[in-house]
Amino acid sequence: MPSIHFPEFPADVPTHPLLVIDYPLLVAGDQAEIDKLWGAATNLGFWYLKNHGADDLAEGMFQMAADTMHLPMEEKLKFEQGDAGNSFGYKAAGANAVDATGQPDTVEFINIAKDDALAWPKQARRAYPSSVNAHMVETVTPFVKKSVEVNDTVLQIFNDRLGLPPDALKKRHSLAEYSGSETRVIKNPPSAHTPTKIAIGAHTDFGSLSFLHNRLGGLQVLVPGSEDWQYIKPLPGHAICNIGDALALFSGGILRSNLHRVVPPPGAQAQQERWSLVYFTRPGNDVELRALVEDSKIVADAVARTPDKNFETGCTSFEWFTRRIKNQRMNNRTGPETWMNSRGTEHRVNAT
Ligand SMILES: O=C(O)CCC(=O)C(=O)O
Ligand SMILES: [Fe+2]
Repeated sequence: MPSIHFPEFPADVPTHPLLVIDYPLLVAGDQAEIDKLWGAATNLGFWYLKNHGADDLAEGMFQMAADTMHLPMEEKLKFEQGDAGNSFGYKAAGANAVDATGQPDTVEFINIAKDDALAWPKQARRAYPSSVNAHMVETVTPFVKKSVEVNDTVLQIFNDRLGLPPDALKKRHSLAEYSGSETRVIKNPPSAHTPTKIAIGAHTDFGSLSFLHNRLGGLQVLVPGSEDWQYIKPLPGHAICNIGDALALFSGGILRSNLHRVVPPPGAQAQQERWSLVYFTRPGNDVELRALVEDSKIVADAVARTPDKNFETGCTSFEWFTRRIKNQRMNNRTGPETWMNSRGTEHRVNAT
């Protein structure tokens, strides 16, 4: 079970500050809070979210994941995500590369499709370990529903600020359409003796919005204009939210999908297991990933201002997502080109 009391994030380790957004103020349509969110979303693409109401469900998710990770490896591997680019299920430590040289990752995680959480007790996409099923009604499905509510609130705000027709983003994230949306709990083993090992390599998130809950440090961002990775400090009761590739593409680059990675937690925190929880909102499988230039003058102008950038991917959300996952897998690796094929909207050649 993840421990409740952790060593403090060390005071002498530099961190990158994020704006703090108050969720109930967003729900109430508070203009100053919406402006603050817009600033965060268009600059770094990361912000803290407080008073979101998901903390108790997040604790339940960590318990579900602890039960899952305690299962014998043989049992967990029955639910492995496989090498075809499918994300749902279990991923063992070392199954993904963290850089172009093919160093393996150190995290194991369990991914549960929103389609399965919402269809339960029917199976939509795949089967899960008994430990997931046992927590579905009390925890997993309510956590997914709560996360959908939070992320849909933010999506609607972006929709309006981008000058899109009222349902433009909503219809691209329909709950009724199968998608790559999923919840993930990640476990990284204590890393005091492996301080240089990267847990999750540099990446942008694949989808639209990520709603992240972590307790220990380790998450780092590559701030635009800087060459140094900087820690984001976890704050109790605050989720960390960020934008993924799909929103960066839909918005013609106005919304930022920023590079981030996970390294061993700093200081005494490195002696602990690191657990983190995410809900990823991703567009429906058949949604085309491209700038919504016909729907919004604001987006069309943004695309016109950045002719060097390509916002026409020529692929669907499903294809984008499958390519990125498949090419991270060590089993699919032929060389550095496999890593390059796993990259998203923002890629810096030397970023590892
Ligand atoms: O564990 C974290 O803090 C971040 C995880 C993450 O970036 C991801 O799973 O995409
Ligand atoms: Fe991420």
